[in-house]
Amino acid sequence: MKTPFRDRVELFANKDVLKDHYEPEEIRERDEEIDQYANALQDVVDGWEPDNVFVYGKTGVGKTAVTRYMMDALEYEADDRDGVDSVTSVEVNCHHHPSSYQAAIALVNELRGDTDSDPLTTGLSTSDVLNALFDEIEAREGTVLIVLDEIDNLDDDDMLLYQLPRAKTNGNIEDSQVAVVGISNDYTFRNDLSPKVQDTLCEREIKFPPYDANELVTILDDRAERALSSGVLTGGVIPQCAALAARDRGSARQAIDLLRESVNVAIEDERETVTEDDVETAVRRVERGRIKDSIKDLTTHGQYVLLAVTQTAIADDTPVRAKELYEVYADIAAEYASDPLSQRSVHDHLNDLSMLGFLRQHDRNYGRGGGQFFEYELDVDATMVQEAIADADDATV
Ligand SMILES: Nc1ncnc2c1ncn2[C@@H]1O[C@H](COP(=O)(O)OP(=O)(O)OP(=O)(O)O)[C@@H](O)[C@H]1O
Repeated sequence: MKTPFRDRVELFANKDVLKDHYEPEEIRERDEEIDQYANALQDVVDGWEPDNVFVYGKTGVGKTAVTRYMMDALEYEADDRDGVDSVTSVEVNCHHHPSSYQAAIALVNELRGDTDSDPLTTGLSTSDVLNALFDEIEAREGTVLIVLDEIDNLDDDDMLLYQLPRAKTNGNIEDSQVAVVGISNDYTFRNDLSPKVQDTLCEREIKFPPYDANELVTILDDRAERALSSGVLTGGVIPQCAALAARDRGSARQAIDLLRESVNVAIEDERETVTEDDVETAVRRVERGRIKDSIKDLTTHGQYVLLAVTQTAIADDTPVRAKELYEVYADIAAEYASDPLSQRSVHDHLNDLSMLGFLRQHDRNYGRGGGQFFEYELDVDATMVQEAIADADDATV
């Protein structure tokens, strides 16, 4: 039988090494941040109650990878030293558990994961869930580090962030100690916390800057060596992936995605080496994937507003004022049999789309009589947006 599958091309030695969830054997180019982290958590291995830590930096700059490495190192070190209490770390991603209540349930269930206890279900009162969490922490009779990744998604209240650091002072736990490690892409989250929570959660702050091209080359060299068969990459591929990612967001994730996608391009072409042309093709694919993912996260009307700017850009009528855009938007909403939102809401959507990197906002000030207003233009490729919205069509629009 003839099937659509290609013969296997042996470019990957271990494809998993280029997947996002892969935990690197070694952390590269983050010595300074690791030192700061070690200083912040030194008290744990010295037998004192640890400080809480707030880690921030843009997406893909190694916050999660370094935190996991630090937690492993801490657990290892505490095991290795005489007279030091055991260390348990537990990680929850607040993107998937966006309220204090949900995050607390997830933490209890993570902690119960390696015991015989049944998982908690929803329907319990907040104080029952919190008490279950204190019980789990107390049962460890040691130091428990609670890692809250993407902590800025905790959108309801500060309950968990207020209660956890005070658990010992308030007598909720006695034989254990607890510290919170909060990780965020968004520094403004810190400033929006109530002063009491800010003081405790941000006792130690560690900033992760974007990577430069040289640092990304080191990270990619390391990954490529483990992921790919030898001789697969031609000379310029890694520097090119590194330079493109450094110029854009300085994200290791973006650089690794580019490398993986470049290899895929060569494999689909049934070639045995990857070239710089493959990187060019990969850039468009990765960008399209990124746009598609972010578009999926927009509300339906957010997508209509983006489509309105896109159509205006294709007609070569951008930068455009919100007022002029409104009619295009209203027509699109009508096409989808949806009542248009108010002008004010469309303004808010334009603002959000600018913050998310879809649009560029220009502040026009024509002085007395001319007025002050914003104009918008597309900051991503129009064709890519159209393709992505067409793909998302079935699911959302
Ligand atoms: N210094 C590094 N050495 C090796 N690999 C790294 C390094 N920094 C990041 N990576 C890899 O890059 C990818 C993204 O890193 P990570 O998830 O830690 O970023 P992040 O800052 O937590 O991003 P986000 O805020 O989006 O979660 C992962 O695959 C990670 O293994």
